[in-house]
Amino acid sequence: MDNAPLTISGRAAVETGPLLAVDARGITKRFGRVAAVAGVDLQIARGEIVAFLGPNGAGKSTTIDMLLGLAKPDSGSVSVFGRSPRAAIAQGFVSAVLQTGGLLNDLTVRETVELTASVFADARPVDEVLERAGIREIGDRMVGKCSGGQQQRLRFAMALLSDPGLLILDEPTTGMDVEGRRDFWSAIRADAARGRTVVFATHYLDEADAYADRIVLLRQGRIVADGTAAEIRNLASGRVVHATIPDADPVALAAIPGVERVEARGERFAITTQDSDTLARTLLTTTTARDLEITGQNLENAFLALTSEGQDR
Ligand SMILES: Nc1ncnc2c1ncn2[C@@H]1O[C@H](COP(=O)(O)OP(=O)(O)OP(=O)(O)O)[C@@H](O)[C@H]1O
Repeated sequence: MDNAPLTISGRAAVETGPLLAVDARGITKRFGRVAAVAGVDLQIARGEIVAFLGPNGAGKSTTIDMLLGLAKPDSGSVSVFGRSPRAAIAQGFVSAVLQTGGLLNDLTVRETVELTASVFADARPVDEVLERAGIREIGDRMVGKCSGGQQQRLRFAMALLSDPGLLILDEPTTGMDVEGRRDFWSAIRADAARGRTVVFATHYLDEADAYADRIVLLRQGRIVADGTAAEIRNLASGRVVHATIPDADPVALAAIPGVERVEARGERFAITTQDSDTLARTLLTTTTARDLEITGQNLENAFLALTSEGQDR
C-alpha cells in the first residue's frame, strides 16, 4: 500500500486520485487512566478544510499526533493518502504547523526557509512559498524580531516547501491579534483553494465557522458532532430571544415555560428557549422588555450544548 502511486495538490492539483486524505478507523489512545481518544472514526476527503473543535482535553492534539504518526494508536488504524502517517510524511505528502519551536531567532525569514528547503530533495522555490505565506516582503527580517503572527506565517511557509497534499495546523493562531488571525487565514485559504486538504485544531469558534468546510466537534475523546457550521448550529435546538429589560427578575424569566437559559449583560438579556412565541408574548405583556430580537442558535450555544458535562451521546 505504501508504494501506491500518488499525485497530490500543488504541483499537480488537478490530478486527484480516489484515496482519502485521512482515513482513521476506531482509533483509541490512553494515557494511564485517561482515555484521551476513545474510538474515533474519521474520513477526510481531499480538498476539505476541517476544523477540530472541542474544550480543553477533548483529544484534539492527541488525534492530530496520531494523524502525524507522532503517537501510535492503542487500537484502530490511521492511513494518510493510503499509507501510514510516517510514510506519508517521509514522502512529503503531509506537513504540520505546530504552535511552538522550530525557529532560530538569529536567522532571517528567508535564511530560515532556505535552510529548511536544503533538507528536501525536491522543495518548492523559496520565493514562491514566501509569497504564498504572505511574508516575501519581510524576507530580510530577523526571526527574533518577527511578531507571533509573522512567525506562524513563517512556519506555514516552511510547511509549504514539500508542497504537501495535507496540511495539519494545531491551534495555529493562538496569541495572534484579530488582524493577524485574519491575514493568516486568508493566506491559508488562498493556498487551500488550489486543492490542498487542511485540518486544524482551534479554540476559536469564529475561525472554525469562517474557514472550515466541516467541523468535527470532540468531547472526552469522542466525536459528538460532525458537519458544516450550519449543521452543527442546527443540532442545538431552540431560539435565543434578546431583549433590554430594566429591573428584570432573572428567576422569574427562567420560570417562563420553555426557557432553558438566561444570560444577562447589564439590562440586556439573551434568553434561550424552546418556545420563542410564548417568551416574546410574556416579555412584552408582563415586563418592561423592549428592543426584542429573536435569532437562531449560534455556534457558541451549540458548542456549549454539545460539549458540556452531562451530555452523553
Ligand atoms: N502525554 C500525555 N500524558 C498524559 N496525559 C496526556 C498526555 N497527552 C494528553 N493527555 C491527556 O489526554 C487528554 C486529551 O488531551 P489533548 O491534548 O489531546 O486534548 P486537546 O483537545 O488538544 O486539549 P487542549 O484544547 O487543551 O489543547 C487530556 O486529558 C490530557 O490531559
